[in-house]
Amino acid sequence: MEGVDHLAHERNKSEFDVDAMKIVWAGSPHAFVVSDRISKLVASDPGFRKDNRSTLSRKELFKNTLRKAAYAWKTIIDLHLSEEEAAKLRFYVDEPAFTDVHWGMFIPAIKGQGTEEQQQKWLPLAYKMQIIGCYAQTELGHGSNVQGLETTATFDPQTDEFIIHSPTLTSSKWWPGGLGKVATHAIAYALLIVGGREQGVHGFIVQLRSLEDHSPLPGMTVGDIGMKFGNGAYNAMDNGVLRFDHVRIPRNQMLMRVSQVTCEGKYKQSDVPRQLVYGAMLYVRQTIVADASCALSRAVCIATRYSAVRRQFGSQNGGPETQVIDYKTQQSRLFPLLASAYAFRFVGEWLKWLYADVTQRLQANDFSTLPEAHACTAGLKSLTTTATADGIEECRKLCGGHGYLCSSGLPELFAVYVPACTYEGENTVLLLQVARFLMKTVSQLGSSKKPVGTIAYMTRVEHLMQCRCGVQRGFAELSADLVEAAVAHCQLLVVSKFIEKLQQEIPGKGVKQQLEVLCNIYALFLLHKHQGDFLSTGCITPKHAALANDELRSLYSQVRPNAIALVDAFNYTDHYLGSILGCYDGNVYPKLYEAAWKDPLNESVVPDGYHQYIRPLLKQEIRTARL
Ligand SMILES: CCCCCCCCCCCCCCCCCC(=O)SCCNC(=O)CCNC(=O)[C@H](O)C(C)(C)COP(=O)(O)OP(=O)(O)OC[C@H]1O[C@@H](n2cnc3c(N)ncnc32)[C@H](O)[C@@H]1OP(=O)(O)O
Ligand SMILES: Cc1cc2nc3c(=O)[nH]c(=O)nc-3n(C[C@H](O)[C@H](O)[C@H](O)COP(=O)(O)OP(=O)(O)OC[C@H]3O[C@@H](n4cnc5c(N)ncnc54)[C@H](O)[C@@H]3O)c2cc1C
Repeated sequence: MEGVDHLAHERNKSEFDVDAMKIVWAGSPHAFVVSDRISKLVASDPGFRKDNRSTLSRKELFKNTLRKAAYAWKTIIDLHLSEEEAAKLRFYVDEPAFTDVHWGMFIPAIKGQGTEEQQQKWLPLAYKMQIIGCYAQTELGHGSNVQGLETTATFDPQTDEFIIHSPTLTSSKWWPGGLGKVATHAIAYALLIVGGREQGVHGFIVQLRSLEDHSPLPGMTVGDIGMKFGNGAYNAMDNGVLRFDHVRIPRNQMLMRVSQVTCEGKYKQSDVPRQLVYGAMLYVRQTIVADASCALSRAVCIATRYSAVRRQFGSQNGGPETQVIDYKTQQSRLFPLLASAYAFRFVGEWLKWLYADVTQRLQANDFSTLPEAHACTAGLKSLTTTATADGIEECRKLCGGHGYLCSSGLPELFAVYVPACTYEGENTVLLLQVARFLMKTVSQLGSSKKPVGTIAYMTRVEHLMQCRCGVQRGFAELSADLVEAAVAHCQLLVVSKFIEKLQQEIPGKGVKQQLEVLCNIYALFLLHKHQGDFLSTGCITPKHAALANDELRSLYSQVRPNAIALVDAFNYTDHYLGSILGCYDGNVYPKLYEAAWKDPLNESVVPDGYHQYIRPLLKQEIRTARL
């Protein structure tokens, strides 16, 4: 029935002020108003329709993405949207596109690594989209090992230029989003060679394509790297391949905040640490953590609403069957994910603060917190993306068979999301960075350098001081264990930031109580999942483990009446969710039935190919049977 809210009885059960929770989720009343307005604007504009995405061919999909990006830009200009509103609009358009990398990496790289002069020249062009940029770091042969990149940038003092060159097949740039077909410029990373000496990897602004007819400039071979995982999904993005054949660029197109090359061919290093070359990655990893809560909450919203609609077994005297959300097994899989979505939201908020703080310090030439910021962004990026990718897949399973339909929204969400475990730092490689930071801290425990901030707790763990290991080749040999320690450290961060959030004043009837329940679920679920580690290290007793499990069951019962309201608090439009199973009114079955008939395969009753393949087959069978 059109217009009836099939989940109204669920919404009536809730014990807290959903509108107040929406503000907590958004981060502030202002953020809520902006997000609410822009999401509705996108949802109501047919120009941003996306329900046919999975049926388009790659070429159609790509062209449609170009159209949407141009239309989004026109909307931003016509409505005079602020930077914040424009970012929200791109978010709710919900399609991977070259614009993500232009705004998310190209511009931040120039801001972080460019001199003031370079910023003044390039940023206005980029802000107006008069140039479109990509971030060309990874090569066919090397992604994680940035120092292993093979592209060279050799300074030629005669012409005051750099010669950018790809000396081997494996030095071809490979993967950069937007590079394949769209970008006019790249920040290309290359090994700097000055006066015959190698000076490490640096970033260079390189024009790729003509601003008149979009043809590649001389010396560039550029194209798309081909289809990626999942139909639709990330294939809207033109990840590219690029080879340089002795391409010349002016000297002032090397990003020179960290180090400079003079016209005489002298290499000079500023006071700022070399690690700032990696600054753009710090920024993007922080935004990826914030995005993890969006992707996970989206999947959880779909699975929770559908679990309240779906009924299987348990009918008493001809009455309705049991809602699957009432099964304890369903709750024990779903509610920890709901709690994780909130936990990641709050740790993402905190990380944003940490990033703003370190940026401010860097501007004042205070580099003391950079290692900690690197460890936090790298570790939390790894932890939250792994948990979110796994969580989306679990939500698909929680929706049974219908979760496998594209119209559930979950297959595409998974396909789009899962590369987050690889890009911007492969997740295990990033955990090794955290482990290295932790080991460095442990090795300094006896010294006058006291650990502060997120590692201050280490001074309280006395046995760390006595830690000695007899294994040869220490770090490498124990790296699998060290990665586990890094995960545990990051989990501690997530839990402690959730607890800190609860120490703040949180207005709204019952809001704080709901968040306390979710926080306890998050922490106790971890304890339950890793009880073997806790028991074997003597941190808890078997009695504690049993108590934690009992408590979890009780917490799930407390969440149950509030589950639908807790996902309503994400304030997602049906357009953004892109899921029949997760639609707000819960009217799932008629919508699923209707959608099936819209599939291109159902355009004719007898399929194309019948006369060519099915009929001859059937006739042959008849003949065989008669013989
Ligand atoms: C349903 C539809 C839905 C639609 C949704 C639509 C939205 C979706 C769209 C999403 C778009 C997202 C776009 C994604 C773009 C991906 C872009 C990339 O991947 S770009 C490519 C990304 N590529 C990668 O991420 C590559 C990963 N690899 C790396 O980052 C590095 O090579 C390394 C860190 C692993 C090693 O570094 P290396 O130098 O070899 O070795 P060392 O270990 O010796 O480190 C030396 C010192 O540096 C320190 N330090 C290190 N890093 C940092 C840092 N960032 N800062 C500060 N410091 C740092 C480190 O601590 C150490 O310090 P110390 O101990 O000496 O004091
Ligand atoms: C969708 C997508 C978009 C991308 N966009 C961009 C972009 O815009 N710009 C760009 O420059 N790049 C981009 N990339 C590339 C991406 O950043 C790299 O793929 C990523 O950094 C991983 O590097 P890799 O491919 O070299 O993996 P590898 O390092 O080859 O990983 C392979 C395996 O080796 C393991 N491994 C590697 N090193 C170690 C080690 N030291 N110790 C233990 N194990 C190790 C890893 O854990 C992994 O299991 C993108 C990638 C994808 C998938």
